[in-house]
Parts: sequence; structure tokens; C-alpha cells
Amino acid sequence: MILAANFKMNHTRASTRAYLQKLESIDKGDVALYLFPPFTALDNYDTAVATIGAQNAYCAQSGSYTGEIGLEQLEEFGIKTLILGHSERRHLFGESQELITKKFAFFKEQGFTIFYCVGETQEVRESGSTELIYSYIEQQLEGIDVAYEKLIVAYEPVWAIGTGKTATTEDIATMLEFLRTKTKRPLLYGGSVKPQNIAQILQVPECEGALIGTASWNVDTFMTMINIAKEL
Ligand SMILES: O=C[C@H](O)COP(=O)(O)O
Repeated sequence: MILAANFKMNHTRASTRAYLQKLESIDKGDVALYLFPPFTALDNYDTAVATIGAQNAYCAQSGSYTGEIGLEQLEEFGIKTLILGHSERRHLFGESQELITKKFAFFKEQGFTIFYCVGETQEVRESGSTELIYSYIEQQLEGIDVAYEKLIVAYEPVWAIGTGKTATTEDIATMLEFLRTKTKRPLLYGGSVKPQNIAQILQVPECEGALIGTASWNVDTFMTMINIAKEL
């Protein structure tokens, strides 16, 4: 079971350190924990409780890429885990599939664990066509090595992210079954996961964990979810 906390643009280095200190007290059982702080909160944290990853990075060692960080900056903190293809990168910041594919190839070559996100928009979901939803997701997998041994795929319907709306367990099951036909790698769900729904979600067949935004920002809430997950 995997639980990943995506801090998005929340937390500082000081608050991430305090978060980790508190998290250290948990007995996480068999749950593998990942934490994705914002760039400025990356550091050499002396922790064994969670793997620290980056929310994004550019596909170069270093260079003239204003506003980006690359391999050199990640290596300073020994970071070998990355989220790619998050819907906020795709839809708010206009990342194309072509760019995401380039990033994937670069960081795969570097041996990174990659949390790769896919998910349909509300418009696509409301079309009512399963075929359209599947083909939308297939486009997001174009150019991605779905057999990469350090790949983790997160299904995150855009309309469920940060909205409080969660996909039904039936919808999640259908989408994860579809993704299972594409890859044998672990499949996660993300989109308004919280203590009230995490048990149901984690019991969906093929669901091997959750990528959690909002409900992970408070360490006590994240710990509540870890305690629920480890009992399943
Ligand atoms: O990366 C996490 C997802 O975007 C889910 O975010 P959320 O839990 O705030 O809906």
C-alpha cells in the first residue's frame, strides 16, 4: 500500500520539517509513505518514515531554464522520486504530452521513481462516453514506458481534484481496470481522498494506494489516513 502526500504550493521548509518530526512517531505498518513538498521545502531531511520527492522538474542536468529546477538541484538532496503529468501541470501550466514524455524519458534514464498522473476532465466525463474517457487517458499514456519498473500510475480525475467531489468506487474500479490493461505497475487513486472515504477507496480492486493533496497537508489528518490504511 502506498500513501503519497502532495503538498502542492503549501508548506515551507520549516513546516515540512515539523511535519516530518511528527510523522516519525507513527507506526506505518506496511504502508509506504511519500512526501512531495514544494521546491523551496526540499532539503536533506534525516528521515526514514517517508521518501521525499519533487512535484515536478525540468528534463536537464542544469542550464538556462528560468523558473525550473533540474537534476543538479534534485541531486543536492538525494531526491530520486518525481511526480510527472499532474493535472495541475497539464491544465493550469499548459504542459503538453510531448514535454511530459521528454521529462519521463529523461528521469527514467536517471532511474527515478515516477508517479505518473492521468485523468479525464469534467467535460470528457460528462460526455457520458466511456470510449471518449478511455481514449483521453490513452493519449496521456502516449510515449510513456508503461513497463518501467519504477513507474507508479495515479488515476486522478480532474473534476475530483481539490473539489471535495470524489469519484464513486464503481467509477474508480472501472478506470483502474482499464489502466490495468495498460500496465502491470501499481495503480493509485487521487482526488479528494480524506479520512472519511479512504478505506472504501483503498478497497477498490486494483487500487494500491492514494495520492492525496488537500487532506495530507495537516499531519494529523495524514496520520489518521495512514492508520486506516495499515489496518486494511
Ligand atoms: O496530487 C493530488 C491530487 O491532485 C489530489 O488532490 P486533492 O486530494 O486535494 O483532491
